[in-house]
Amino acid sequence: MVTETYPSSPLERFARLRKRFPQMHYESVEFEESQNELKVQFSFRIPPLPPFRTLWRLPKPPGGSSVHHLPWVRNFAFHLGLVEMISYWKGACPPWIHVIAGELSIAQALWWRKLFHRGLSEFSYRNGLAVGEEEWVQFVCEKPRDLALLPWEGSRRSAGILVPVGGGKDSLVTLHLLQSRQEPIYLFFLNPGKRQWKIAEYFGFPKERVFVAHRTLDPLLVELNAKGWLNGHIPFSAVLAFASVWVAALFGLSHVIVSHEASADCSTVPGTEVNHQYSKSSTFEQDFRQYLAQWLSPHITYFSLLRPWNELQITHQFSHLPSKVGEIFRSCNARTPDETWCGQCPKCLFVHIMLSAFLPQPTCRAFLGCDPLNDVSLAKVIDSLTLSDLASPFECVGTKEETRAALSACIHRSANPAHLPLLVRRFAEDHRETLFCPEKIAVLLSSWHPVHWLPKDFEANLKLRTPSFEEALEELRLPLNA
Ligand SMILES: CC(=O)N[C@H]1[C@@H](OP(=O)(O)OP(=O)(O)OC[C@H]2O[C@@H](n3ccc(=O)[nH]c3=O)[C@H](O)[C@@H]2O)O[C@H](CO)[C@@H](O)[C@@H]1O[C@H](C)C(=O)N[C@@H](C)C(=O)N[C@@H](CCC(=O)O)C(=O)O
Ligand SMILES: Nc1ncnc2c1ncn2[C@@H]1O[C@H](COP(=O)(O)OP(=O)(O)OP(=O)(O)O)[C@@H](O)[C@H]1O
Repeated sequence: MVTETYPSSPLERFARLRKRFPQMHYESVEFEESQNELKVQFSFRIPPLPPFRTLWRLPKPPGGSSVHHLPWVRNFAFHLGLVEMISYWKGACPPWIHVIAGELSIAQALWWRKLFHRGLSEFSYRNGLAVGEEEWVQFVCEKPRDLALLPWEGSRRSAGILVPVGGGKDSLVTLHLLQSRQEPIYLFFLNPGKRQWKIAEYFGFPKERVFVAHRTLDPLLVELNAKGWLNGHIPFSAVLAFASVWVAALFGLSHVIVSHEASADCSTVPGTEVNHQYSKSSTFEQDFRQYLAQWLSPHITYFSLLRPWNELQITHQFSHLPSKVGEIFRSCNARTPDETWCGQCPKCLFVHIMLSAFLPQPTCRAFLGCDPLNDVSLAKVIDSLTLSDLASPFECVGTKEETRAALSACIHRSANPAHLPLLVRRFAEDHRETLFCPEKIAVLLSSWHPVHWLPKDFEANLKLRTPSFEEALEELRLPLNA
């Protein structure tokens, strides 16, 4: 076991760990199958340490025959293992990854190198590692393959849609927008909490329409983190992407629809490519769609329904949903008892600001169960959410422009400025010159981001839901009663 101590500087630890552990092996994928569940165990080893083992439990069609021997099922599994490997690789950043459990072509190896590099941009930045993509990691495969297409021969195919739901406002808006579709809709939950089940109940999804996967990380990772291995954020949405397309394939569904907005393209640190939300960006969506079509299945499409919209537009749509929805959603990622909003993190503050553009303060507070906009200890956080020269918080938050637009709307629509929350008043006093006029806010509310992969009929539906400039302006002129 690892008993040595590591230097306190992450850069020195990085150099030491890479030298001591130059290789990582993706060793195996093992299956165990029951009537309605597929258990998959991935083994990764960083010699001379014992292997890391990560376990996934995925649903499969009830009463179906055994699937784990099917080549396309094994291919999806192999790929889920590759994306899972990121969590373990980041601990020591071995410069070589030996892929033994499956085969990769040279083009695939390059694709994975890009994901390991760009997807860990926040990790690199926060640990002070400035390493180019080529130096970052090399994938080595014993038997490189040159297979143009591995056809998916799913047992059956339907026009069904799978929607991954995390429980925040974005996936709720997606579910709402999809309600009028003819195709059957299914939900995908990874390690769900109570709020995800409440969402299923609210939208009337019976258990058979909810596919649940469970993932258990190897506790050795946490042990090594405590001993000084490198740690940081991983591209979590990429893990969800590989898991959800596999579940879609197992159940013969044709679309996986995620809820990533235009704003996810914005870098977290101004002037760099460091992006906390890389795996929610349009770059990743495009790369993943190509990879899916070429190497996993040409029969499944993966796209974000909310890509043409910004955070302000999504929150605007959300604010028109029945208030019951406001009571069940939770965007805060902090671990709290009973899955409440922590009220202390940048995400809580950000969502409070966004809601304040469209809903009165008592409603915002009732939804969140806390009042971050009146918490003076968050004054610096509001600066990082709004001021262009500062880094944004490392969370899924909108752009500085969207946040300032929401604060401006809250101020313009206030019936009594003395009743504005403390941080809004302070912002107005300190940064009045950065506030937006209603016309500028209406431009954001009526905008359409052209880079998206919505099929034509989905695009037409979303366009119908996008307010015109005049409609947006009219709504912004309505005061919000305190
Ligand atoms: C819940 C959460 O936000 N966790 C992030 C947090 O980890 P924490 O130390 O608070 O505890 P655990 O999540 O229990 O993790 C224990 C250790 O295991 C490592 N780990 C965890 C999950 C994983 O997939 N890989 C891992 O290696 C982790 O490093 C811990 O040491 O801080 C971590 C470091 O910054 C984050 O990596 C944890 O984030 C999870 C991966 C996670 O599930 N996060 C999503 C809620 C999330 O961040 N979603 C993004 C979406 C954007 C994206 O795709 O990147 C978001 O909402 O911003
Ligand atoms: N545990 C999970 N299981 C399934 N899908 C998830 C899970 N966590 C996140 N997602 C999906 O990943 C995407 C990003 O999640 P994220 O939490 O950022 O957004 P959200 O929950 O939809 O809204 P918000 O921005 O308010 O948090 C969404 O498509 C979401 O549904």
